Amino acid sequence: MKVAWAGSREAFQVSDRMAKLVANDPVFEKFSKPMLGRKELFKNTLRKAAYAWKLINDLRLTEEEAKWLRHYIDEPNYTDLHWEMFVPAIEGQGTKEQKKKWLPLAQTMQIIGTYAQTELGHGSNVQGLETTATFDRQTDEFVMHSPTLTSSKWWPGGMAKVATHAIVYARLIIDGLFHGVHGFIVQLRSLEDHSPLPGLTLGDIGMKFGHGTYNTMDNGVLRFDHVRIPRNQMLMRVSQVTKEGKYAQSDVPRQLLYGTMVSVRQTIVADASKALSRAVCIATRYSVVRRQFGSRNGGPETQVIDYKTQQSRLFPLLASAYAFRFVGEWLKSLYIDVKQRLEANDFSTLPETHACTAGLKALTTAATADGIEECRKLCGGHGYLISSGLPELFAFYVPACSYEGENVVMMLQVARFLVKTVSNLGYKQPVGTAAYLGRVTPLLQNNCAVQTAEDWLNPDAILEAFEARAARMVIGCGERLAMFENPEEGFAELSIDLVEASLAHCQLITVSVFIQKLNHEIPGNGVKRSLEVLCYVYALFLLHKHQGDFLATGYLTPKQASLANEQLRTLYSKVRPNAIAFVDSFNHMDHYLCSVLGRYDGNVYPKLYEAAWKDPLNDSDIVDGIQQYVQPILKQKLHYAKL
Ligand SMILES: CCC/C=C/C(=O)SCCNC(=O)CCNC(=O)[C@H](O)C(C)(C)COP(=O)([O-])OP(=O)([O-])OC[C@H]1O[C@@H](n2cnc3c(N)ncnc32)[C@H](O)[C@@H]1OP(=O)([O-])[O-]
Ligand SMILES: Cc1cc2nc3c(=O)[nH]c(=O)nc-3n(C[C@H](O)[C@H](O)[C@H](O)COP(=O)(O)OP(=O)(O)OC[C@H]3O[C@@H](n4cnc5c(N)ncnc54)[C@H](O)[C@@H]3O)c2cc1C
Repeated sequence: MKVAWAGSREAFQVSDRMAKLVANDPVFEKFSKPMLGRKELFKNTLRKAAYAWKLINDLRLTEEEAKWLRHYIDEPNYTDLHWEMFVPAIEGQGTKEQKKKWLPLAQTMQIIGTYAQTELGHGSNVQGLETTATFDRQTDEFVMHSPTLTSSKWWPGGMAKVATHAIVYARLIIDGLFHGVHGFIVQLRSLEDHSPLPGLTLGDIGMKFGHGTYNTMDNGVLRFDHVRIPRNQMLMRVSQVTKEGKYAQSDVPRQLLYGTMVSVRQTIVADASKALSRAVCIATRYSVVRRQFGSRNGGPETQVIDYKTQQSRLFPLLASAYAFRFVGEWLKSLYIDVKQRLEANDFSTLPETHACTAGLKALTTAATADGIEECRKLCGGHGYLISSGLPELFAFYVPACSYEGENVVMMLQVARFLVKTVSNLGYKQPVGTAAYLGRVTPLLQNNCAVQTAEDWLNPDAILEAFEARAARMVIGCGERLAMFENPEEGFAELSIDLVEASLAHCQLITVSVFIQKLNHEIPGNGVKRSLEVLCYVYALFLLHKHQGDFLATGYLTPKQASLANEQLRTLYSKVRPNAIAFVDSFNHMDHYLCSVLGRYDGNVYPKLYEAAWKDPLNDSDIVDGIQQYVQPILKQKLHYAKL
């Protein structure tokens, strides 16, 4: 199962080696993080990042190994933006010459980059950005300027204190004419003494949610006061500006300007399973240790995992972790394919890849953030302790619902893709993830054939149910949209339904990828049978949760919906004996989990007790402030005391 989770034996070995390397090195200790102040926390992260870079070089780690190493260090820091956004932006949007100049510098970290797109006033609406890049023909330069307070760059990770360079998105202006938003490579700091270059105001935007997690990152604010950069620092694969000030567009579609976001959204989907599996591992192990009620004749109480209600909250999350792992793997291969095509100037699959990355990013991050919080509740009161590992994990994870495309905004992008696909149905056969929309007639006419709970244990029945629900919702939206004279007004008016239809489409993708995975790629029959159970749990849980959709579209009868729920209950009993094996298969080390409740050895209570004593408040019996503020209250006799 560990191999099935990792994707291959080799992938397992690489991640396992890196997990152990991090767990066994005292430099990467992280239990004390929540006790550190902001400055110490930040410096501590800089120290770890420097040490990690040394390890990467000394041990000559491959790119894949380096990624896992950074992942297991488990602290957001400037290198995330450098490797995940700055380098891909140059790779995707730079010309050959630009790549030749900048990539070697970035790949050897002689420069450190960030991605400065979002501003105080605009994040989702990229075309609304206000920073200007005005071409000056006399000097062959662009003048970067922040004309308003709301044009201040706001959020870029690593920018406040570390990054030496940034890809800055700004409105290109030539001779007073606006030519859209473009990316520019801008040096921010001196490579000698790290001080901000003249004309730049740089700072940190302040503390963020959850003390010890995202505050390791220096998210920054940046303002330009007429800062000049050479013309050749505009990323010019998509559009070019000549030294005469002529603006030209190549054959490459403008949408490629958004290409870096496609790349990162794909990695965010892959990462969702890591975060969710971590929470599920903690909650499952603890649910086996924890006992409440049910003792008879002095015997042991019931393990809370044996309560059906606990199973109905926990096991769908376990199944979702596996579903997200497989859909992340699938999306990665889709992305690798599109990347190769884009390099060869084939842009045909970009719209579908954009819809898949945007939609699956929204689906997986929302479910993971909610799932982590549910796992915290599944651990009862102890889940609220920092030492459970869950509050910090939630605080670290939850911004994924906002960054890299706010989730609702992303679902609306999927909706645009679906509406376009439906309106083209007469003359363009949909392919890939939208292929089912090419079979609308049977999907709209045929209803579900399930007659018994057992009938739901059939991938074809499940797939058809999800296809019919999505097709009916998408077509329904298309029909209602057609009634509006102005399509944009219609889109705005129907946006709630459109987001729901997009979610149905994305859930169909996750369910069908899980089923495909079982059909083709699982080593070993025992593993395959166990994963089949999880696949059914995932699908039938979604069906139960969204049964309103399945019923309202008329595909299911209430009886069939209740049979699905009956089957789901039976499936929970099949998951129970393997629950611990399923979570052990994630291969998460105790160091990575950073949770007393999720310890591999189950030794929860003594370690919880021990952890409490490490709190600084327990350094002495009488702490600072008691004499000054509490003792006087005890000693004074005030009038009010009689009341
Ligand atoms: C990890 C932690 C660090 C975090 C970092 C960050 O957060 S960094 C900051 C992260 N910030 C964000 O994530 C900001 C989120 N906001 C956005 O991405 C955009 O502003 C927008 C997509 C919402 C709207 O765009 P818009 O105003 O231009 O309007 P429009 O909807 O009309 O689209 C026009 C056309 O482009 C197409 N297309 C769109 N995107 C893509 C794409 N990625 N690829 C390919 N294509 C794409 C779209 O399909 C349409 O095609 P059509 O129909 O003409 O053939
Ligand atoms: C931890 C963190 C790290 C970040 N790192 C970076 C970084 O490195 N570089 C960078 O450039 N940016 C970064 N960002 C910024 C991030 O990308 C944006 O915050 C994100 O894209 C969301 O945009 P917004 O803040 O403008 O949200 P808004 O768009 O203002 O969202 C507010 C609300 O409005 C709704 N809404 C907006 N538009 C629509 C619409 N058209 N229809 C319906 N509803 C709508 C949204 O659904 C949401 O509910 C980071 C953010 C965070 C939290």
